[in-house]
Amino acid sequence: MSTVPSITLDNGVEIPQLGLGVWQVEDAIVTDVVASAFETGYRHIDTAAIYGNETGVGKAIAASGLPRDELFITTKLWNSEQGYDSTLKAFDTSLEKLGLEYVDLYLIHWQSLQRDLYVDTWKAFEQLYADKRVRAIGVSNFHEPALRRIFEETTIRPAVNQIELHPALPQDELRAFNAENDIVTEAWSPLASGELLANPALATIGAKYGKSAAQVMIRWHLQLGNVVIPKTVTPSRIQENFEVFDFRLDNDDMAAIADLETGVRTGGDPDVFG
Ligand SMILES: NC(=O)C1=CN([C@@H]2O[C@H](COP(=O)(O)OP(=O)(O)OC[C@H]3O[C@@H](n4cnc5c(N)ncnc54)[C@H](OP(=O)(O)O)[C@@H]3O)[C@@H](O)[C@H]2O)C=CC1
Ligand SMILES: O=C1CO[C@H](CO)[C@@H](O)[C@@H]1O
Repeated sequence: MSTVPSITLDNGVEIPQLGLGVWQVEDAIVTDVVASAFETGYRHIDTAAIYGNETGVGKAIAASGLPRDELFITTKLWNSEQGYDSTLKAFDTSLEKLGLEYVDLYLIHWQSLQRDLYVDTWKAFEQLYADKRVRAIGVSNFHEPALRRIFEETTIRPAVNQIELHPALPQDELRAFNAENDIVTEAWSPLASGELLANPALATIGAKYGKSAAQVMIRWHLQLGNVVIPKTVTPSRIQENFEVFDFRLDNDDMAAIADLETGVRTGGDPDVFG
């Protein structure tokens, strides 16, 4: 079984660089999917309150028998719950559904500019961190101006910014800004939600190593230093997406993948959505 490398967050907490995303995995089946991932060797699961499957994820954790400190569990605060008090309440609900005493990473799901509550929300995150109910706090779908406001008006900097990122949307500028500020970049929809799986350039690169387009994309993320959380409900793909530690893309491969940039998003634009 491969050992997944980890990245050290700015507070010293280690995050496994590869995890399983569980958006659009129904609560009724997520328990089996997460169990299959644990069996394969995954220890990092990315869920969110809005995914409606924290209960099922919690069941898989409880049934796994794995030591809690070997797992890395992320969940996220949904937009409608932003604000200081509602954040603390929503966190309690997530923790109860997951059946956990703490989560490893709690994220503000979207900057939600229209609500303009993210600074108050972040202060509640700081409280949860001080109370040791989360090992690390971060954001998702935040652009530079909102990050700068957090830096200026609060005490703790986000450890992670989880953003849409894949070969069509490599996010070079935001990745660089994150890195300059010791924020780890986590890639959501790392396979472009499935849209790049039939890309011929990725297939050609994969053929050199006996790997699939999905494996090439996951490897690209790992080599860029992203945390990557591909989603699949299919056991053979759970395994396939884990077999990415026995090859290395060369500079020509990385350049060919850089050519796939189109700037097209599969999800919402953080400056508009949320
Ligand atoms: N913070 C945020 O706002 C967001 C966070 N996310 C997070 O990112 C995770 C991943 O993003 P997501 O949008 O789900 O999409 P991904 O980019 O991970 O792609 C998932 C799709 O690719 C398919 N797939 C996965 N592996 C393979 C493979 N080896 N071969 C062929 N097909 C494959 C899956 O099919 P199948 O399942 O049928 O096997 C599914 O259709 C989410 O689950 C969630 O945790 C996602 C969106 C927004
Ligand atoms: O993580 C995500 C997937 O689900 C949500 C919608 O239901 C998205 O908004 C979000 O970005």
